Amino acid sequence: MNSVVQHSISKINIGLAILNKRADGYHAIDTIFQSIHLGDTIYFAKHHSVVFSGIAPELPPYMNDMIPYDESNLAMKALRAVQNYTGCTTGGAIHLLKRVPPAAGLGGGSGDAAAMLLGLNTFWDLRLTEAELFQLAKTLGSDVPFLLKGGTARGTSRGEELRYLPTGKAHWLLLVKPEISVSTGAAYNRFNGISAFNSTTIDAVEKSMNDGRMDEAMQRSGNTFEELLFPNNEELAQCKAFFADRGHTVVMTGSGPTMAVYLNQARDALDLQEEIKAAGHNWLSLITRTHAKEELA
Ligand SMILES: C[C@](O)(CO)[C@H](O)COP(=O)(O)OP(=O)(O)OC[C@H]1O[C@@H](n2ccc(N)nc2=O)[C@H](O)[C@@H]1O
Ligand SMILES: Nc1ncnc2c1ncn2[C@@H]1O[C@H](COP(=O)(O)OP(=O)(O)OP(=O)(O)O)[C@@H](O)[C@H]1O
Repeated sequence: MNSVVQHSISKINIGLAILNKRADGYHAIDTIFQSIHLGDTIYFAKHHSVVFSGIAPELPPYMNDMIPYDESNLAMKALRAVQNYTGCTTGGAIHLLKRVPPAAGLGGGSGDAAAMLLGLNTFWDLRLTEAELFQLAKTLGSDVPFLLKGGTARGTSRGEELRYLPTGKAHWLLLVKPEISVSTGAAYNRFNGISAFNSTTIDAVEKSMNDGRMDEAMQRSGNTFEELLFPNNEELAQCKAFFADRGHTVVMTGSGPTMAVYLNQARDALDLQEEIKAAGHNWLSLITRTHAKEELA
């Protein structure tokens, strides 16, 4: 192919129970993944060697400073994994346009890794099967397998074991990220074996999702990371309460700190953005939508 454009997706977790710490250092979790439209774009163009660059013009400077456009970028790690697996020596000028806030609990870097796998498969005409892509994805991170396809799925083990659920209609969300960035590893390390949430919590979420009631699913959910992070981050609890106090259903996604606020209609987001501004909070907010069944590949 002369050129390829590959869009990535990101996710929210509707409920996340950390169950226990495993012998390999990872944590066994139980979660419901829901993919959302917010995503990055990777551009591939012919070039004699591999060159990689990136840019994030829509993100604030402090977030830009966090994103490396070098070998440590998860997208580049995905490219190296593909080269190792296939032995492919073709080049490419690859450019990553970032829109997903980093270290936000949205699986931004993981989505780029998944998009790199998919994009290279087309660009280099590798003909890797879905199973091969899934295996490669697993080696890159716990969230990467889900972000290959998206939709709605229950994730267990370290999050890579997926049972797909029916995806319903699209729902509008306002994603709100306080200026706190959370390292996933450090957040997991706070777990001391105790949580109010377990697989029964996630069973209830799954039931509501299967009934097509995402609002109810969010209300029934719980996230162990809220228990781990809120006591030391007053602003996080404050951020969640800001929306709950206004009658909105809100959950923290992944290891945080982003809050996903359920909206009955898209224009409610504009009112909320005005209120955030009026209250003097420097929270980044982005309007997005969950994927609907017919929008999935
Ligand atoms: C918080 C979530 O985003 C929820 O979907 C994921 O569990 C995190 O997935 P991820 O960012 O793809 O995580 P990885 O790149 O696999 O691991 C990052 C760090 O989190 C820890 N980690 C991750 C997943 C997991 N189930 N248990 C863990 O303890 C790992 O030890 C590692 O230090
Ligand atoms: N392509 C990438 N995009 C963003 N950050 C990246 C990327 N590659 C590596 N990183 C590094 O990974 C860190 C975590 O960013 P990422 O967006 O993956 O977090 P996250 O959305 O919280 O992930 P998760 O929800 O999977 O835990 C960043 O602070 C950055 O240093």
